[in-house]
Amino acid sequence: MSDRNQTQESPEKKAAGIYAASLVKSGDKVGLGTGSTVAYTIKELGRRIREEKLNVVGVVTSYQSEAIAIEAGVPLTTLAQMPELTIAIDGADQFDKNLMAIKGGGAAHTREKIVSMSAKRFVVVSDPKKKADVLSVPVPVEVMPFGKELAVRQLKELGGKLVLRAAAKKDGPVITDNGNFVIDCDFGEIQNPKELAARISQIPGVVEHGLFMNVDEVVIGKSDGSIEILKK
Ligand SMILES: O=C[C@H](O)[C@H](O)[C@H](O)COP(=O)(O)O
Repeated sequence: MSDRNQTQESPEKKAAGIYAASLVKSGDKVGLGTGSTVAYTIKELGRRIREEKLNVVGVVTSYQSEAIAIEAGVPLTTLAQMPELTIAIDGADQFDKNLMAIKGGGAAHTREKIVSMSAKRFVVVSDPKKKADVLSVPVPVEVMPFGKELAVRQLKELGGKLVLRAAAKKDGPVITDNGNFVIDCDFGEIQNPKELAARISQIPGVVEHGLFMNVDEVVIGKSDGSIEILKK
């Protein structure tokens, strides 16, 4: 799971994030993910817009990425105006060799899934620690408050150990950018992520889960500034 309180620079995340910005071409409509890794991408896009006159528009996935994009000078649009994106770039909390990923450590996975699935190409940016043989970090599930009790019961029936995500500087639960709760569901080692994803999606009141099956490539940054690319 990513360290959300990380304030230090990460050379691995920086290498991945900056490389991913080089995949963007003039004219692209770019999905901008959320988190500390893609923050490097957004800032680098801002630099390219200023210095290279790159002509792009972004669609953000959270208030956080909106603020970073505005600060960086990346022009923004919406899916209502640009429903089909050229590329989406985002971080992840864990991924495996089949490029299945778990996202939502920042509670942004619902918008991230909508934006990434609106893009022709979905690139994940990561540090090496997030690669796993088998997915095993808790799966974030965004749930409508009205449906929490039923969702808890049914997620437990699927074998999850559940924690209602608590807010850091507010009493009570995290409230997502969409006004919902997040339940972190620990299923241990997930042998069949596709089946689990389908079963979670059937629960009434579940808005979206953090299992992603649409990653096209993962850019892994290394501490020496180099990168490795995994593709499907
Ligand atoms: O909800 C948040 C996202 O899915 C992030 O992309 C993910 O948690 C990775 O974040 P970071 O790049 O900060 O490790």
